[in-house]
Amino acid sequence: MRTKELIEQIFKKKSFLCVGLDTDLEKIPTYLLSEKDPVFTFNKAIIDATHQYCVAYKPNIAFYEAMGLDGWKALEKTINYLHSEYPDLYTIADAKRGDIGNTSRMYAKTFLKDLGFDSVTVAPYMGKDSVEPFLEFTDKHTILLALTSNDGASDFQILKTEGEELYKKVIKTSKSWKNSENLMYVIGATKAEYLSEIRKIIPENFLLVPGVGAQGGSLEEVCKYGITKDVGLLVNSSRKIIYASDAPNFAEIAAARAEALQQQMAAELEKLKS
Ligand SMILES: O=c1ccn([C@@H]2O[C@H](COP(=O)(O)O)[C@@H](O)[C@H]2O)c(=O)[nH]1
Repeated sequence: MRTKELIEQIFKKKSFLCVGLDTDLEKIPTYLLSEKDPVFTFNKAIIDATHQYCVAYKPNIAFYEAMGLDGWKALEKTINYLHSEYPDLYTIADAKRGDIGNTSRMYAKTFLKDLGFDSVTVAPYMGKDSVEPFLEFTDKHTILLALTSNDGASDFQILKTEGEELYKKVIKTSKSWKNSENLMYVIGATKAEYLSEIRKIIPENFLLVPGVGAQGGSLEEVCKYGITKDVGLLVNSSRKIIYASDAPNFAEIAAARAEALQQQMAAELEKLKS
């Protein structure tokens, strides 16, 4: 899905919520474990219950890889289900890849072509030639880790190099890369105070903002400093939504959590009109 269609979906659904599918066999309702494919069964229930409140889903690939072949099969079934049942929803492979060019080409093929995700998260630290193979998919987005939500972001990302924080250098340099209009950037919700500075450098690119919910980031703060006239935000919440309950009606309770966030987002979108 291209940026224009994503923006249309956001205004149509009055939501810029991304639901994270960090599906963990130790956290899903135990009664599902007797199912043939518990991961897909769980994902399908969450998707069917929450799709009206969100515009995107973000499976975190680590959770699927950790289950071996069964995990990859469940991931493939989940993305195929999204494509067939809900083709208007945007999909993000949260894979955090990036390597020398020929290896990145394989990662890009896996997530953007074979599995057909709309976007993939990429670590920028190996530089231009490690990101270019992803950017060659011009109908997709490459989402660069810029300023992450974790405490360790301060180890490198906000360190000054030549008078400027490293994350800013990453963002500024990436703007010169071919097809950079297809870049989005990960900025943690826990780092909302940096958003006005970031918006000066990238006033238009979409930001993927994780960290609302379980990590304590504030949706209000993110919108205050990061929203643009075209919204420019996909705000992710994973555990707070998908593990809201382990009762048989877990999906319904997850949907209520998603709806509460969507309502807050609708109010933020309303403010854009004034
Ligand atoms: O800076 C980052 C980059 C990625 N993530 C990922 O987003 C979700 C957040 O999950 P919650 O349960 O809502 O905390 C998870 O998949 C992370 O790997 C991030 O949190 N921060």
